[in-house]
Amino acid sequence: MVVEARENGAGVAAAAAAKLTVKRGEPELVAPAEATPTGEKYYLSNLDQNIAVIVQTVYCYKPVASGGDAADAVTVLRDALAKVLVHYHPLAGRLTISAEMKLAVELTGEGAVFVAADAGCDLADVGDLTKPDPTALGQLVYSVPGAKNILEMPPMTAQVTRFKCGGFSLGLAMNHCMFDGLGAMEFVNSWAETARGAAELTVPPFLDRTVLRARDPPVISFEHHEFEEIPDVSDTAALYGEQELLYRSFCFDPDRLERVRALALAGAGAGDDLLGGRCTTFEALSGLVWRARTRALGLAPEQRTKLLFAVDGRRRFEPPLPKGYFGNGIVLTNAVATAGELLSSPPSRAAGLVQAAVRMVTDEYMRSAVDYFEATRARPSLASTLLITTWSRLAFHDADFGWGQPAMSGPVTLPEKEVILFLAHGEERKSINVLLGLPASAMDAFQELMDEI
Ligand SMILES: COc1cc(/C=C/C(=O)SCCNC(=O)CCNC(=O)[C@H](O)C(C)(C)COP(=O)(O)OP(=O)(O)OC[C@H]2O[C@@H](n3cnc4c(N)ncnc43)[C@H](O)[C@@H]2OP(=O)(O)O)ccc1O
Repeated sequence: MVVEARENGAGVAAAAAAKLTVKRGEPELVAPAEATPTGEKYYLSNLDQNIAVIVQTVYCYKPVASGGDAADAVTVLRDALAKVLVHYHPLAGRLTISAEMKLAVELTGEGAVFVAADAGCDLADVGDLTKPDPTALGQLVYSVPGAKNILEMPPMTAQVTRFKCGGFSLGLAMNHCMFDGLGAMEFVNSWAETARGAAELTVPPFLDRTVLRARDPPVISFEHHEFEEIPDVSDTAALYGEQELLYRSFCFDPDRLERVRALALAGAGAGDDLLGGRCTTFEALSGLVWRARTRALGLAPEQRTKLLFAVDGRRRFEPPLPKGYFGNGIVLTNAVATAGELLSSPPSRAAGLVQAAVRMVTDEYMRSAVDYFEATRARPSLASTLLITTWSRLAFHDADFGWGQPAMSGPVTLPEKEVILFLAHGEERKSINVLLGLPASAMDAFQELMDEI
């Protein structure tokens, strides 16, 4: 299946946006239900500093024949939020800059921002959450008006929107510096089980992020190309400037994923492809899309192109991070190749580079990345880069607040034009939806390459 949306509200996106009108009530502050530590600063690690962007997600719940209706959902979710914030109390604080000039949380205890809203349509009119549609879906998430930077935004806002059919949606805007995908999922699922009446959390958060403090003095033992600014010798800036950005989502069902893996393995071992005789779905699919995007954008053979992706470091740290680690336990890893190298070798080369990038992530690599930030305060560069973010194993679909699992859940938008998102899809969530944006002509070329699989 291919779905398409155009920026600036045209096409499918506009159809959904036109139907969806949302009236918000007054935002309120939901503070922790019990006293929590206040008056101090909460330490955020160097892994939290790198990715201080707001991630907006939406979860949609159909009306249920028995049990509470959407009006109850506002009360249930608001009360459960107050209770879960006792455990996750830094989310009730506000971002600030510490004496070491890093992001930290001022433990003010003032609360998360919560808004109840009403939609003038049925949930079915929201459309398809497998593609980003900021115009329509953005109405289901609350952004603080007039906030000029992340210091003026609360770490999280929640909007519960009641639909005419009796269903509701939960829209979240959460700062990535507070948690990564796994941490966010554990928070949402803790909130959901609290709403269902659980007295204790299955996975209580582990709050102390100082376990990821930098070494003194910092030791940089890797090249860390993630920070390298690669010149755009192919002038893709002109292409992006001239053409409309199209978003499409490409579904890979299990059969198609096996074909992608077989392609990656065909010819493996013949040359210097690094692939150790086997590869995972992620490695094969990432290699495929990196190559296809390189070809579709018409990159010059000498253009160096960088692939970045997050690796969950929780079990790779020595010792592993404690269960329930609240903050970012992910590290960006990278592979760099010229367009000519990627396109003139068999697909096994790209998959092999991805595999090598996964294997590079050891305890020493991650400590080196932490120390790199300590020494340089540099942020990863997206110049001439593809950033793959994989949510395919994040169990957001489990978030049951008492109304069953969400009928749909997903991101509101892709954060940057360089980002490709892998999302779980379909029966037993065994398919992967690849979501991306490209200039119109490049998207057509990318589409052709995907049609060949
Ligand atoms: C702030 O509010 C938010 C934030 C967010 C979202 C934020 C983010 O995006 S943070 C980044 C999220 N992504 C990750 O953390 C990536 C996690 N994945 C990894 O780290 C992977 O190891 C990898 C580096 C991507 C590589 O994956 P892969 O090559 O597949 O290797 P393995 O994972 O080792 O798997 C190999 C093999 O094992 C089997 N397997 C492993 N795990 C599972 C599983 N969970 N289920 C089933 N099977 C598994 C499997 O057989 C694999 O082999 P295949 O051949 O089948 O692939 C969002 C929302 C907010 O509000």
